[in-house]
Amino acid sequence: EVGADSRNGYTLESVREALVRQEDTIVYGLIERAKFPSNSHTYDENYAQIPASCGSLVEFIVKNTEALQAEVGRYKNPEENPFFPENLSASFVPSNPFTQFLHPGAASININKSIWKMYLQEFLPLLVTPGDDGNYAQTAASDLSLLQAISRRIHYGKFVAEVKFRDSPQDYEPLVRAKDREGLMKLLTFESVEEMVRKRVEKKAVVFGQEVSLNRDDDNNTKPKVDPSVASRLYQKWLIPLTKEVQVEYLLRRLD
Ligand SMILES: C=C(O[C@@H]1C=C(C(=O)O)C=C[C@H]1O)C(=O)O
Repeated sequence: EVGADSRNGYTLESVREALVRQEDTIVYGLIERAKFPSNSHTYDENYAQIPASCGSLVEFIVKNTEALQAEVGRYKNPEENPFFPENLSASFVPSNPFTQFLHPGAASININKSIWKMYLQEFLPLLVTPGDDGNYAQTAASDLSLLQAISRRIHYGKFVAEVKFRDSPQDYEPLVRAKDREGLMKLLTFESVEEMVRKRVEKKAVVFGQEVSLNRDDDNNTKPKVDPSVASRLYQKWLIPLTKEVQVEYLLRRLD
C-alpha cells in the first residue's frame, strides 16, 4: 500500500506522506477536468439514451468502470471504496494479501454518495467554465479519475484514525466509549497541519498548472490551467472536513 512503512506498517508520518502524494493526483485531476467546459449533457439523465439503463453518462461510465475494475481486484485494497457498491461482482483475480491494518468496522464506512453529490452539485460549477464542446465521454472519464482520487483521499481518514488511535489509545478510548464526537474531532485535529495542506495544494496548482516553455520569458505569463484558489477551496471546504468526518466515524467503531 502507498502509505505502508516497510517495517512498521502505517505510521502517522507515512500516512501523511501518502496524503501529500495524493495531492499531486488530485491537482492533476483538476487540471484534466478543467480542460473541458461544463459539458452539462454529461450529467443529464434525459440526454443519454443508454440501452437498459437510466441515468447520466457520467453515472454509466462510473458504474461500468467500477464493475470492470472490481473484477480485476480494485476493491480488495482497503484504500479503495466504490461509488456504486450495489453493482459489483467478485474479483476473479487471485488477491494480493493486504495487511489487515484497519479494524473490520472500517468496511462499513463509505461516504461516496455524499462525495458524489458534493462533486456534481457544489464543486464542479466552481471548477469549470460554462460551455459545451461535445466531448462528453472524455469529460466523464476525467470526472471518474478525479472522483476516485477524491474518494481515496477522504476515506484515507480510516488509516489516519487508526494510527492516531494506536499512538495514544489512552486518550481516544474514553471518548470512543462515551461516543463523544466533538471530543474526538477536537483530539484528532491539527490546525497547523491543515493550514500547511491548504497552502501546499494552492502552490501545487500554481506550479503544476503553469505552461512550461523553453523560452524563459514565456513562462508564467499564461493563464493557470486550474485556478489555485479553487484547489485550496476544495481542500478547505470539503476534503479536509470529510477526511475528519471519516476519522470520527472510524473511531466510533474502533472498540466494537
Ligand atoms: C489527516 C489528518 O487529520 C486531520 C485532517 C487533516 C487533513 O485532512 O488534511 C489534517 C490535519 C488534521 O486536522 C492529519 O492529522 O494528518
